Amino acid sequence: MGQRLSRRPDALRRNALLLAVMLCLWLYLVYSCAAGELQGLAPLLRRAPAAEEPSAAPEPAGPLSSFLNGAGSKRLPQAIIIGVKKGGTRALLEFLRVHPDVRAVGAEPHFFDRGYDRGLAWYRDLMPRTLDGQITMEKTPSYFVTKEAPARISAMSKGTKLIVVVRDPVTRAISDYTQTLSKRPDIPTFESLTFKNRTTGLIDTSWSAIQIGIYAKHLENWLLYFPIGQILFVSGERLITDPAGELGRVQDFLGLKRIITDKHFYFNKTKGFPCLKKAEGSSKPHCLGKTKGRTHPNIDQEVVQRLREFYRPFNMKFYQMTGHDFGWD
Ligand SMILES: Nc1ncnc2c1ncn2[C@@H]1O[C@H](COP(=O)(O)OS(=O)(=O)O)[C@@H](OP(=O)(O)O)[C@H]1O
Repeated sequence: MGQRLSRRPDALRRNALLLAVMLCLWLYLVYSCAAGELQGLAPLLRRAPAAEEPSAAPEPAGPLSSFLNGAGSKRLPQAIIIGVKKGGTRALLEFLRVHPDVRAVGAEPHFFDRGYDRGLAWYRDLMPRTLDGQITMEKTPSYFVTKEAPARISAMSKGTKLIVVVRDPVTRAISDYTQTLSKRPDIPTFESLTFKNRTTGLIDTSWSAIQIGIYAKHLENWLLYFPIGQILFVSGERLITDPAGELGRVQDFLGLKRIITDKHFYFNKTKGFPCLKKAEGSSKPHCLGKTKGRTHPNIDQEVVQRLREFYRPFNMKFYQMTGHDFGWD
């Protein structure tokens, strides 16, 4: 009896030790996973793919994901997709997020245009946590045409890498108009908004749908603060016809291993666009939503022609500045 009693503390101690070892092992597993060492568990760390027009609120994460995402730290973005509106910026960001070394905010932060007064700490807090070696990114297409944006981004970091997805300015203008029309069906026709005076053929350059497409003019503003080599121009057209090719250029520019390749895409005939075979953090195919790849209204071909003439000299200047012919004519 006395012997049994004296053995009990030993058993207790052994059990406690066993429990401690198991706890340590569990913590080690969690840490290894967070550090990206256990590739198979890595998807648990990642958030669900962003909704196609995400709200400004951070995306919800499961309890395990939230816990694991506690690893790493929030950093200001090292690379930003600054434009252009309706260029294909959402497609580019969604494709890039497949890369294990890219972490991006799903929503458009609009910090350097509308939210600058909130300060850099607010902006940093919007960012996802990243581990060493991962790149933090965001996309806000309106930055490209915001006068103050280049100086503000340069003040954050002169080394920020900038990406601009550009698209034929005429198609871009029609896409922009189609978006507005979907929200306000009673707006005037594209044709009437295009001209200041239809008889003289004078284009209304104060209409934002037209203004945004004068890429050369906006680019001049960026070149006051950033060397051209720090800006990558992605072709919105090629992003549709050869997404892997454009993603290859982007990965090189960001100094990333070329992980996103042809294998990641398939062409969805119903959607009429390339889609991901597996979205980030999921094993399911993923196409962008209904607001990406809308059917455009038919526009009077004479007006389209007039717009082509209008944009031609600006396009030529843009090709010269970027050293790249985008073939829009
Ligand atoms: N893979 C894929 N799937 C769907 N859509 C694609 C894709 N790649 C590029 N695009 C083109 O992206 C256009 C929308 O551009 P943005 O995402 O930059 O628009 S926005 O500024 O964020 O509103 C959108 O314009 P519209 O066709 O006018 O809707 C598409 O043409």
